[in-house]
Amino acid sequence: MSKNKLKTEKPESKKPPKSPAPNPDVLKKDKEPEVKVKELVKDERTHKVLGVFFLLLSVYCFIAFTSYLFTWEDDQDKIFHYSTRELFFGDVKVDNLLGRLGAYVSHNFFFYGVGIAAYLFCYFFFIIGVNFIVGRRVFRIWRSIKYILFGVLFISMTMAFAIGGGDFPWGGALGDALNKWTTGFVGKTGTALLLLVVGFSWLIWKFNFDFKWPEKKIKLPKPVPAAAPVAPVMQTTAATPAATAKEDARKNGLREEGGVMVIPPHAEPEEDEEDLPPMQLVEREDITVIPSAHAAYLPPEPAYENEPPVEEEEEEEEEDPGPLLYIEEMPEQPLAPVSKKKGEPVEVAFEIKPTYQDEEDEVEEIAPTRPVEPVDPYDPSLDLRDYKFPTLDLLENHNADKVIVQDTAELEKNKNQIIDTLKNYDISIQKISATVGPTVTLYEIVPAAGVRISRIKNLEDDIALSLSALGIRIIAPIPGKGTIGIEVPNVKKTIVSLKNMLASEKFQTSTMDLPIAIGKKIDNENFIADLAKMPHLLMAGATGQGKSVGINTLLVSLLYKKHPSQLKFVLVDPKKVELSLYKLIEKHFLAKLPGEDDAIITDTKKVIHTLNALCIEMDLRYDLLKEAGTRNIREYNGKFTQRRLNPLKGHRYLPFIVLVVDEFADLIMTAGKEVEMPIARLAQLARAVGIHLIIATQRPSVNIITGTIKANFPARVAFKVSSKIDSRTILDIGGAEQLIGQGDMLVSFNGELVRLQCAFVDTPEVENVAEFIGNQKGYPDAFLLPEYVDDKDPDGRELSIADRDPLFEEAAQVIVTTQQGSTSLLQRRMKLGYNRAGRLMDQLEAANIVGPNMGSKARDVLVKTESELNEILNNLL
Ligand SMILES: Nc1ncnc2c1ncn2[C@@H]1O[C@H](COP(=O)(O)OP(=O)(O)OP(=O)(O)O)[C@@H](O)[C@H]1O
Repeated sequence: MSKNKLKTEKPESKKPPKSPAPNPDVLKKDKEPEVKVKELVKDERTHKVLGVFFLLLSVYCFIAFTSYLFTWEDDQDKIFHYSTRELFFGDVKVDNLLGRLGAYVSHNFFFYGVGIAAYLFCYFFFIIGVNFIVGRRVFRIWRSIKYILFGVLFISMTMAFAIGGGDFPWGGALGDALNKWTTGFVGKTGTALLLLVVGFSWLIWKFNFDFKWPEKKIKLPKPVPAAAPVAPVMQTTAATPAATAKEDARKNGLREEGGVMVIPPHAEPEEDEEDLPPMQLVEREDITVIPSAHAAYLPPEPAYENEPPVEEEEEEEEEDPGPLLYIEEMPEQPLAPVSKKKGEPVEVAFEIKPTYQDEEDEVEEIAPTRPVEPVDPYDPSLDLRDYKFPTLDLLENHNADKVIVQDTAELEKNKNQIIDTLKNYDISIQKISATVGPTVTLYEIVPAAGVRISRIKNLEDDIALSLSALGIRIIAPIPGKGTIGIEVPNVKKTIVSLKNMLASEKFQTSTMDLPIAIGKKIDNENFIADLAKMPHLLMAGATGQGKSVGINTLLVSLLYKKHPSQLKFVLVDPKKVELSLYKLIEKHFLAKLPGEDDAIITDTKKVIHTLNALCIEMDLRYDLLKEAGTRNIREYNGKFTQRRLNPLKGHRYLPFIVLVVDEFADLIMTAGKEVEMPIARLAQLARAVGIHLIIATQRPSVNIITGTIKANFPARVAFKVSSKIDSRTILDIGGAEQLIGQGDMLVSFNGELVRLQCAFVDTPEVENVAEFIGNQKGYPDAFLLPEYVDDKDPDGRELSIADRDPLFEEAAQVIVTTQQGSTSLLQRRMKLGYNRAGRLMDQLEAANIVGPNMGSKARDVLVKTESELNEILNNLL
């Protein structure tokens, strides 16, 4: 308080006695102009005015100079003849476009100055003008002054030397003087050589041409002075240039990969390298060896968003220390995980980037705070680098190679029958054509003029009945064609083999994220779609109509295109038998809950847990995407593989996850909303983070395929269903009840309804593929989904004594004596499986002996002494 008072009182109490009250008028006069000048100088309008002035000056000089080139002879006489005063104030007539001033200025610049190099001054005024007007340094002033000075000296002297001596002052007085002195000093030839040397040196300096001699080793542009921290590099003779260091590194058994020197595995020296001396590490000052982990990792982009202000760079430039070795700054964060398998190359990376500090572009592009070019993109497949994709010979042809030949008699018979039947209903036709597909033949009819299509549509059932064939579907009209289609089943059907579809060029060359070969259209075109774009698939079909084959087709298609690191399946199979074949690929392609023994989920309760775990995974992925500033999994993984995301911050390569539910109706019947809600949530949101759903059901009734589910599954597939209502539920349109089964299907996708024959893959084939993959080295475990803790789950909560694990007390003793709430400790000490140890931990939590689950960290132990524990245990009894 007192201090404050003193402070405020000071000026008032001291001022009066020291100096008399100043005259306000005097004060005003002294201070006001000072403030105004400062403000004026800072005012951006002043800058703009100056900018305009310099630009006009530049234009003025340019016009005057150019005009001088043509008028100099006459004007020069007048300028010599008249005095400056007369020139300015007299009535002298000159030819220069810009009058006497133009002639006078040009003459001085050219004749008494620098000759033709005077144009460089126009450039100088121009860049000053632009910088002032734009308000920031578009052009580097110091750099430009250096170039201009050099240019003025060099051009004026060269001009004077090459074409001087005549009447026109090509090199000006400066050029003549320089030329005179130099020719006197080194002779004409010497001057010519000197000018050539200077000229070429400048060009080399500026453009750094690559002079390559065919057989010679690559040379880096210049030997470089020490500019980087001392670090170990490969043995080499002292002070050799960086390029030689690379050469030596190669001799020492290193090979170069994308600018990175890689030491081949020590365990397996290459035969032809056996005689080479062993690699040694010595210290070299001109090269930094960056541990590959650091060299390869690039920190996230946002770290570089604030670039250093240009002014600072300029100050640095002024020192112009000549060529420097640019050493990459080591990013703080380590890189994406590099697999460290035995025998795998150890990477020792060094970055050598020559740059010149006064090289504008280069300084800007590789200033130390900017990210560097990725050394080596992260390859997620490296963990299973020897993985072999399944081969096509594991699949069967099913005699599908035969060209579909429809019996012409059958075609004729059907055609006549169609015409006759339509006639019965007074419908005459203009034209009829047939397209023979693998299962059905499409007869396309152009009705006679005046026949209303709606009439044919209304008669659909009657016509089908009259044609007396099962599986007739009438499409009236065929969208986009204006014709009417009648699909009639073929007597002889052709199987569409998955093998042929997978062998097709369309599939082999597809760049889709999740390509699925579904089947063949009526015109025998392969229907291959991207599940990632669909983005989910709802599948319905009565029992025995080809649903299971359909699911296998989709799964096998994906297995043929995707590496285990890129794709994981979550398989839900309440029928317990349909998807069990895929158990073999658990360690390659399946995902499961932590602690689960079986990756294929058959139990409803576990399905709920898994679906919720998937929702957690989805949320986690969204967090990662957000943090990485990416919108979808593709962008995210792209950034991750370029090593622009830091794994230590939780970033990881995200494989696609495809959830397959084989019998959805079953789940809804037993678990209702508990299953519907997470499925709906996933269907709504999961596409961007690479989680896609394939949901199949036998009973496509409205209480199973609810509005919420339907709204989020734009792509739907129907095999034959038992009623038109079912067809409407699944496809929003009838027709699926008319299908003939055995893989005959309708796909509603992108607003189109297409009839397909589903590609066929038999169980033994799936077994072959699963075995082929399963026999290869996989990951240590299935892909683990995040743990989901069900609050309503009675397990581990208020437990009755009967529910408590018999090992409960023993576990409590272990935890309290060690004071470590860790599940793995229980597993080790008591030789338990993860599931049981986890359950015990939950029970200990319910009894308030340990705290809640803290993810990867051990739980808190709430009971500190054994006596305290005994008390609790006694109370529990
Ligand atoms: N695309 C197809 N091409 C040829 N035949 C097929 C095709 N799909 C299925 N079939 C035949 O239909 C039979 C039944 O198919 P699938 O087992 O897929 O039926 P489903 O709908 O899954 O039956 P469920 O619901 O009872 O499991 C198969 O054994 C096979 O003979």
